[in-house]
Amino acid sequence: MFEDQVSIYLQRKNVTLEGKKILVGVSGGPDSLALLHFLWTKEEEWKITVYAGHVDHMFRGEESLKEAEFVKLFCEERNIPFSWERINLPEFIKKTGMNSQKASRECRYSFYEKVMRKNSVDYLALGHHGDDQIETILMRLTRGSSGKARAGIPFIRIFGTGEIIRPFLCLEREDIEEYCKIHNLNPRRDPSNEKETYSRNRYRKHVVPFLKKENIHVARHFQRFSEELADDEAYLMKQAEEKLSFIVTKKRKEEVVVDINRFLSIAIPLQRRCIQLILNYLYDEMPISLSALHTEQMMILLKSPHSSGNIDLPNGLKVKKSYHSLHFQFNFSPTKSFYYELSKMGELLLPNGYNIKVEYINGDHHTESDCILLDSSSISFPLIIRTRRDGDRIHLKGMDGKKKVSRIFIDEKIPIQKRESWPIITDSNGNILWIPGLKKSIYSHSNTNSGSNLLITYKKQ
Ligand SMILES: Nc1ncnc2c1ncn2[C@@H]1O[C@H](COP(=O)(O)OP(=O)(O)OP(=O)(O)O)[C@@H](O)[C@H]1O
Repeated sequence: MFEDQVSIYLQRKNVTLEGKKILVGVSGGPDSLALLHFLWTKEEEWKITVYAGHVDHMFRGEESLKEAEFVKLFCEERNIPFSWERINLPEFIKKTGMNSQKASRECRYSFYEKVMRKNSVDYLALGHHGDDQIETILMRLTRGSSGKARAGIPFIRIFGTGEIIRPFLCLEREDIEEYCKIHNLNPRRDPSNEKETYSRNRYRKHVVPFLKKENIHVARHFQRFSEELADDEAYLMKQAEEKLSFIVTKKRKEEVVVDINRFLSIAIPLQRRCIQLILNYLYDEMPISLSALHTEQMMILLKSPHSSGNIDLPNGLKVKKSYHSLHFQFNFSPTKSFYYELSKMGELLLPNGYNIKVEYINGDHHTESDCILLDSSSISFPLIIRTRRDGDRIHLKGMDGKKKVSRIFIDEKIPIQKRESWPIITDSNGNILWIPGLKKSIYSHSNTNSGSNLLITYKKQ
């Protein structure tokens, strides 16, 4: 029954796994463990190769390490290639300012991507199921999400060297628990799943059981709703994209201007989506969560009989109405940028509250991420400590050629406000020596140098 349901679901979704390499993201909990076990039992019949990947977020100390060891053993017993990574999540959260859920997700996905690339994996399979779908849709609607976010968890999406699939979306939590029991899987139980401080757990405990009592097919209905909404959304977004060049009169990196009369001449569902497309473009890869409320505010402004008005959006994006135009523009505070010169040893307190200390030392020093060791004889003074500029590039250690600093900020998930005040240290010729806390350049020494070295430290005051 269980097996048939999954096979039929995959067929209906036009996904053929034959001959494919599949990486399963395994937490050690019932859903992903059942998924790993299920796909492993299908290896021969479906001609697939299964890999397992686990991330230890180091959040619950020894407990999380035990989970990793449990998954490792489970894989060893079945000859499933296993990859894992320990990630210092508290450290990552401190650096990015993300909340813990988002941070652990970011870390997991970058790990999956690495493993997929290493093994040329076609599919990343995750253990989300029908109950997760109900919870996600309801949570997002309640929170005021817009666009395709309301369709919940997609069955398939492009990711890494292939695609993410969720073969268990057609199942319910009870089906999976039953499967674990039949196959004696003894999954690990995450105690945080019980905590009512997490909103998902409240939906799981109070809302989903109520809906299931109202209608035993609720999960199937939510899944169908999700798929139909995702299709409608994709179609409307495409239509909106085609209208965009008609309504936008100016489009630059940090500025967009809309012709209001043209905007109002298109269908309302496309108007909303055009606003979304413009915001996506402007916010680019910034970690911003916009709600349907923001779009609604803009719709009101556009339709109002007043010839002017303003809206302030996250990260300093200003929307200004002026007669027949609507201007979207970022308004970064100029006080955030800085420029200092340090001609010799000394200390400097930066506007972001961090302290830069430059000193000479002789011989060894163990370098952490908050300090760098440079060969003082090959550095031209004064050192310059400044905020980023367009076109900044750094020659990273162990890399051919230079990498754009703006790309590093994106890859490291540094929020846009922090990027504006993040220090960059260069020599007097403009060579970037260090992006403190993020990346060291080829000018950095390893720790066993004799002679006169320059040690720069970057620490919170
Ligand atoms: N630490 C982890 N390492 C690797 N993959 C993970 C990890 N945590 C979660 N995943 C993957 O992401 C999916 C969804 O994560 P979520 O935290 O919602 O899990 P869950 O509902 O508790 O499921 P499970 O019963 O598998 O723990 C999991 O089913 C699994 O495929």
